[in-house]
Amino acid sequence: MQVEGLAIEALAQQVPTPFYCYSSKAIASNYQRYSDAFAGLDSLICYAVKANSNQAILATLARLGAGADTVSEGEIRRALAAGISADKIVFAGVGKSVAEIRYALAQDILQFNVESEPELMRISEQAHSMGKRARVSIRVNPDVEAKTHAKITTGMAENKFGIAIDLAPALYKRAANLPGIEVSGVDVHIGSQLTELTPFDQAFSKVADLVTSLQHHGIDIQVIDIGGGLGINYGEQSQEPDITTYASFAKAHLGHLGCKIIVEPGRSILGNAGVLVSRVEYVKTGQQRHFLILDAAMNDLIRPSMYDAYHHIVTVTEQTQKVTYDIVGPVCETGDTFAKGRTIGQCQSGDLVAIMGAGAYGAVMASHYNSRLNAPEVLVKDDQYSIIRERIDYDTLIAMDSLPSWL
Ligand SMILES: Cc1ncc(COP(=O)(O)O)c(C=O)c1O
Ligand SMILES: N[C@@H](CCCC[NH3+])C(=O)O
Repeated sequence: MQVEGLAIEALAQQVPTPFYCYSSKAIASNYQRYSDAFAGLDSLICYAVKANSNQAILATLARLGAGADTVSEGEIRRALAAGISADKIVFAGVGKSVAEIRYALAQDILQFNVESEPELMRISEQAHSMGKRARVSIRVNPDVEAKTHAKITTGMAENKFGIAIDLAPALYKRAANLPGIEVSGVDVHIGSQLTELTPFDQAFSKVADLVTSLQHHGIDIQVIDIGGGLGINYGEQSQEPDITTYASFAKAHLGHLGCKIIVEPGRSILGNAGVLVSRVEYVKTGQQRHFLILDAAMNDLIRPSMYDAYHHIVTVTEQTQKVTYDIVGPVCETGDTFAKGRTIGQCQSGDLVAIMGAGAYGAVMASHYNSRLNAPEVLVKDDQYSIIRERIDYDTLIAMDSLPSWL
């Protein structure tokens, strides 16, 4: 198995497993698919930093021209540090603190995606006190069923995100008269890992109606941020959701409104550009099943434990003999399971496996649970590689804590 010009087997002789490995070429080509699909619209691709916020990844995307969708001061700082200019940074999130708002205002970011009325008031007060005007888009919740996992659905009435689309006109009217506020657009994001495209169609149609009505009432809407959420094929479907169809919905509903379109993809840029490489520690034959016990665990990649997410898992060297295993990690939780009853090539202790589709929401969601060291991250370009995040050592791990004076 190769990542660009490098054999994983050879890489694993240099970098101890488990480690994340990303392909620069795959990231660039996924980004290019967005540029191509949205060509013809005045658009900006603001990569969702939360999917993978490594500086090297952000710098790769910055050089391709990407902006950034952020949800915290930390993400804004990461984006700026990687060379994404403030005028390409949007800031969403339901709990923006005063300090975060002031930081974003001081940097003069492109816009705030506002998620509630109290947040709008807070931004107004802070901007006014700093002698600034905050550009805002209100994130509307269109109440459409995203048909994805309940934990990553964001655009239904019961979800904490955005404000009900029916209440938006009144809030826009209010926003237009607030000090320190410049209404710039409308924002929508209905969820993540959407593999059916009709929910986007429905949401964009509702947003188009809203924008038309706001413009009719004299509110100057210049930007429509359509969020992210396009799903990827983790290996259990026959095909990937079609990005051209997705973009065609945006064009059909929103193209004639004279607005700049912002799109915030995360997973669909990074997801299939990365794998988690792991070594088999033990093959254990239990009473009822065979277990493949890896050196990677839920603390490295939590998606299977958290969402019962499917990730394709393959042996790095092709094996003709197939065996059905429960593929698990060493953490002391039954939920530390990557796959149950999965048939893959026969393995022995020391063999390498690759957990596919791990480039997004992998390393960023990792923890040190069970006092495990982090899986390092490696970026490949052609036949070169670079360790873009090191594995810390045990002394550093322990030194993160400090003792109170009374001990
Ligand atoms: C506001 C916002 N924008 C963009 C994204 C990126 O989503 P995805 O990685 O599914 O493209 C998310 C995550 O769901 C989000 O919350
Ligand atoms: N972390 C989630 C997606 C949440 C997207 C962020 N709004 C995942 O791994 O699929």
